[in-house]
Amino acid sequence: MNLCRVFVRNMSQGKKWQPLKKVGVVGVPFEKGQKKYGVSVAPAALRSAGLLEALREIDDLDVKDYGDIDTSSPELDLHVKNMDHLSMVSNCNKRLSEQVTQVLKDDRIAVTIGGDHSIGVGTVDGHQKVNKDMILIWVDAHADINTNKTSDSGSVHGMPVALLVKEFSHYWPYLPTFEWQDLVFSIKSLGYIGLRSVDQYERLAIQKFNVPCCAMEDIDENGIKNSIQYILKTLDPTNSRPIHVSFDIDSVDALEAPSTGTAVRGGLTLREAIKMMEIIHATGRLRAIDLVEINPAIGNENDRKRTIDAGISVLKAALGFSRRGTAPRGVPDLPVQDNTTKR
Ligand SMILES: NC(=[NH2+])NCCC[C@H](N)C(=O)O
Repeated sequence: MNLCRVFVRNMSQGKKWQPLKKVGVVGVPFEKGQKKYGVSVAPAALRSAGLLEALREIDDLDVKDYGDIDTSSPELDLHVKNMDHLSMVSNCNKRLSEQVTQVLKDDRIAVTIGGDHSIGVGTVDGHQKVNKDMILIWVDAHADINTNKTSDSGSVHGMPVALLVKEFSHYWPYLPTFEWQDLVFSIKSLGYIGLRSVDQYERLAIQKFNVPCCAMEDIDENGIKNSIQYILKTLDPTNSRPIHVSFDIDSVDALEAPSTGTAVRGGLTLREAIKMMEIIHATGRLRAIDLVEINPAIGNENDRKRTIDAGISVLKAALGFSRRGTAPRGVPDLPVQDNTTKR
């Protein structure tokens, strides 16, 4: 083979991405972004279900636990109109952003376990400070792009995307305590997977900014592989940008992940979620992943266990676990059993 040609090809492809073999786990026991009790116990529940051990079983993966974020708030709890617990959300996200930045500077993939989805503000802010060119894949039944003027619930877990993107800055009133946030992330770097419960104004926002989006009907139509590849290619045609996945467990069908606060039926199968994560892992560009909205206080013991198992399986797939193990790809030649011979 002409080595020179190989060399030139590699050069022209630019930086060669390899999956990072080191991760840092950050827990965020925070639930003030929504109204139900229980999401804040998810980090403890995931840890006691063996999350860290499960990740450590992945070949060569170096797993460091950075512990939990302090979610307390020094000042009086502020509520801006139709926006609950503003200062608590803000303080928690400020600390989380700093921690995620630190994990990435330690050259580890930031694995954040929530907590409700309002914590996506801190994880993306922290990631963006290190990888300015990151793309964000929001995997969710909901678009979470309401402002306090369009939200029906007043819950901030339905607003993190609108808080993050710079194109929305003038849709917000002054938000006291949020001064720490670097408003630099562009909606042009955002894509959605799994949508099936999108509010009226959210739909308009997605259309106005032409956000690439694979709702459940698109996934039915095209399959999960084509869907995630479409999002990745649209956001980053040259395959050269770091990836942040913000994974809401309610993207998965309520039959497979029932313990969550705003479940919507007709979601991703667990296999689809795992397949999507395997594809993202294979890019070598995953640098941060959030797992949010597991609520162990919802449902019975079986629901709780199933939901936590689903969450752990998704993270494992994103970080390189393969059911294939080291076996060769494809269907192996199984020994043919001879049923005709009498023993
Ligand atoms: N991350 C979530 N579970 N979000 C649910 C949001 C539900 C609804 N769209 C709202 O704004 O209140």
